[in-house]
Amino acid sequence: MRQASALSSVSKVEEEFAPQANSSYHSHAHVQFYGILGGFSLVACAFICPCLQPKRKETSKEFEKDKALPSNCASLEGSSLSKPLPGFASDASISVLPKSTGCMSFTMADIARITRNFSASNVIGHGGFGTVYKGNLGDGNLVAIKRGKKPYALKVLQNEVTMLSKIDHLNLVKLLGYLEDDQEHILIVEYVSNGNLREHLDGRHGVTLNLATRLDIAIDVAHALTYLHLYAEKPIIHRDVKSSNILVTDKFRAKVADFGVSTTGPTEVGETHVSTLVRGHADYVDPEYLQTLKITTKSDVYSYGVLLIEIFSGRRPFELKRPSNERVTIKWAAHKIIEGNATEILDPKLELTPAASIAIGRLMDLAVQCLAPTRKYRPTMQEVAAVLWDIRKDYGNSSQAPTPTRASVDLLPC
Ligand SMILES: Nc1ncnc2c1ncn2[C@@H]1O[C@H](COP(=O)(O)OP(=O)(O)OP(=O)(O)O)[C@@H](O)[C@H]1O
Repeated sequence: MRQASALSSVSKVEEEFAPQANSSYHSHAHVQFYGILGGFSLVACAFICPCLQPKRKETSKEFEKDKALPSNCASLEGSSLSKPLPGFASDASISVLPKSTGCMSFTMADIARITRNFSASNVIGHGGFGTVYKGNLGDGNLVAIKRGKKPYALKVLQNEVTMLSKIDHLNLVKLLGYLEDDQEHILIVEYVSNGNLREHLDGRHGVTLNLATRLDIAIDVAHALTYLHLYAEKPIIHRDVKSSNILVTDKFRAKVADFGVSTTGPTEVGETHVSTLVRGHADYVDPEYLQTLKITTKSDVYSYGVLLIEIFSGRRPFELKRPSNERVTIKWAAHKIIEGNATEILDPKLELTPAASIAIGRLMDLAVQCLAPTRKYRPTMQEVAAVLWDIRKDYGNSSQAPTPTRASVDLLPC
């Protein structure tokens, strides 16, 4: 029963995304499923380097007014703001960050003060770039300070500055400033107050995200990526879409962060960006990129497919402690869909109501499309967002999904 639904929805999605190809969808759908399994083997074997709308449409929920600083703000004393960034490839070059009114100016002494001398109690996270601190400007405004490790940090900082300075979207973390000299590589970005998505899926903030909220978050991320792919000055490929890079606001909406490995590039095969180093997280990486070292915006779509399954199953893309046939979450989910048991993918923390059952079937069909091993069969992020809106609308109309209330603002111990 569920299989029929999953497959027929796959067909519907295919018709929407590729109107010419419809008659052979059954075999095509299976090719896609098996492709996911095959594609994953490639991912698993590969060596991985560690590492919208034009404007957001009105949504049913209002975004919070974060205690954020003015946007597009970037000016730091002692930095090379007005000079071209050193060591930059021409396709990623900018010479000056936008000069907008209300820009903040910081010195290293300011940064030390607002982070209480990089105090351990101000640490909010660690990543490939370095350590992230909460900074209190003293007037009630908070910022996130990303202090880079050397020597990796310089290139990442320059890339993140270049990318973030080009963009302005509600669902993307804003750059407020940076500092780069011989000693320090520091980014000052909008502070997003409610942890990252992975922490929420793990229940580390004391609340379970309900299905409606997960849908809203999925839509926010789809809008952010659509904006990057279609509406930024030049198409931007994020290249590191993963749950720890999705930050959650107090109103449980999402902002995509971390542009350290992003690149400007083409949207479609035929005008691809060639990268000699594989970037991004192994669990989310596009198998076609691994094979060809060429990326397009469809590489983000693949990562988004992995993320979609993660959001609604609650499982990490790879879970070592599971039985061997369940360790690779997209593979486990693909089997469930083929067997007609897509509803079993739903996070057990969520109630399987009739509305949830329909929604999860449609969501998994969409994920399968995003995970097509061949790029041309993947939808664009704009198409993904449109399908998600439909699912959200139908689910919203048929359920009385409560909004999560935060039991605690502090992280529970891991
Ligand atoms: N602007 C921000 N506001 C609030 N918290 C943030 C912000 N940026 C990052 N964090 C927190 O710090 C953590 C580390 O962030 P960072 O971007 O350095 O690394 P990452 O994305 O987790 O890993 P990697 O850099 O290896 O991809 C994030 O997962 C998040 O919890």
